[in-house]
Amino acid sequence: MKIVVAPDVQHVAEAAFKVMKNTVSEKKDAVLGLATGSSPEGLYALMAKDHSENGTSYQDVVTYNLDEYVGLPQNHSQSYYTFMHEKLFQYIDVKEENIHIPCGCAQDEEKACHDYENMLAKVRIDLQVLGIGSDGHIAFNEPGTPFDSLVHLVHLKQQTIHDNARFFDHDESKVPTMAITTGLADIMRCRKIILIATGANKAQAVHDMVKGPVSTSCPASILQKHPDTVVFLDEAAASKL
Ligand SMILES: N[C@@H]1[C@@H](O)[C@H](O)[C@@H](COP(=O)(O)O)O[C@@H]1O
Repeated sequence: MKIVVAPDVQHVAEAAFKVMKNTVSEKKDAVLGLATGSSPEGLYALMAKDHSENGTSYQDVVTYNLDEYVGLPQNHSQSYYTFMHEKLFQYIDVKEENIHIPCGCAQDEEKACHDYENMLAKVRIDLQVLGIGSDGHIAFNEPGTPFDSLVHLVHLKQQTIHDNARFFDHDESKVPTMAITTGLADIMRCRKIILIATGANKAQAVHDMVKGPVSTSCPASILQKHPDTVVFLDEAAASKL
């Protein structure tokens, strides 16, 4: 696990963007794993700017998102489908048919998990973008999730509901209680991983991920065993290392 500490959020985004740009420049049909949340927003803004100014193309790129809330309609303002289109997809030339996001509104949720896993099993993600929850979760793999987990349904922990309430008028009762998420084994299969974390509220989780034992109590700690993970931090997120 390589650690890169940058002075602020913008420099973190720029450092992560360099890896993204290298990936899609070297491999036009790169398979990207994408994350939601505030952490990758700066990266996505730079991808959009670079596409508009330099014409970097995503025409043959295929994307797979990590997770989605269960029960929110696709067009809900806080669905991860909406997030990805608003923050990134509308600004680049990725083809709609090459975008994959777990379906949070399926009648049969177990089948939706199985179908997404089957799709993932057919590809190998070249570059996976990750954030980290303040409880050490990656995607929606909450503490206690087995390291061999595949795509599955999850009951969100109270801390995650509390953290994510800021996107739902600060009202915890509006935050969905369940999500569909790719598993830790799916994430570990990706060729390269970049994890972005900024802000003091991530410092403990970052410490546990980097310095703690590899333990399901901090799901992100499994990344210590991944052969090519780079963690991009601002000084606040790195303050406990
Ligand atoms: N499911 C997402 C994660 O993929 C994300 O990494 C994390 C951190 O979010 P943020 O970047 O907004 O702090 O929380 C959410 O719950």
